[in-house]
Amino acid sequence: MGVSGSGKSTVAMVLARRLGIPFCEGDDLHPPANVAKMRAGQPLDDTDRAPWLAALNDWMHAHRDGGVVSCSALRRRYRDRLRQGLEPPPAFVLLDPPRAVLERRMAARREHFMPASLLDSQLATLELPEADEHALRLEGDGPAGAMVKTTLDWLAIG
Ligand SMILES: Nc1ncnc2c1ncn2[C@@H]1O[C@H](COP(=O)(O)OP(=O)(O)OP(=O)(O)O)[C@@H](O)[C@H]1O
Ligand SMILES: O=C(O)[C@H](O)[C@@H](O)[C@H](O)[C@H](O)CO
Repeated sequence: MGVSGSGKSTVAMVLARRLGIPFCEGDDLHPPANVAKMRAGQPLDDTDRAPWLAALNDWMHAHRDGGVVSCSALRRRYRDRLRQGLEPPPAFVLLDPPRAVLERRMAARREHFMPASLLDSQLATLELPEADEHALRLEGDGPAGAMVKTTLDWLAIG
């Protein structure tokens, strides 16, 4: 989890490969209208995100044996939706690089639908995981491999 440009896809993909389990790129499950809205520079709202979170929760139910999902999961209520019906609940890893790093990464991307102008709303929407959530917060600006190692150690399955 994390705002746009935080490195979710990069880290999640490496983590899934290391664990030999399926990876779901959360962005691929957005309804086309959501992608169009972001491309037009408009932030998504709770209503826009509802069908997307439902689809991700479906994927997680279908991969109860193990899977890794990249999803912004910015608000507590979104994470509650993602956890719905899953026991044990999924672990979350927040990638939280400094703003300057996010800006640099977003500015460097050419082919991506997400404009850098949406970074403010992404950061304003982010609610940090609370104590009762099974969540790890990483600075998010080191090498992806090191973050995967820290995650595996935290999960105690490395
Ligand atoms: N640890 C890292 N160190 C340096 N660059 C990184 C790192 N992680 C990701 N990047 C680069 O930053 C950009 C954003 O990464 P990535 O697509 O993984 O983020 P994301 O959170 O999935 O973003 P979005 O949700 O907007 O697609 C990419 O160009 C990627 O190559
Ligand atoms: O909840 C959201 O606003 C969205 O998921 C965004 O975070 C983007 O999909 C993603 O980060 C791609 O840039």
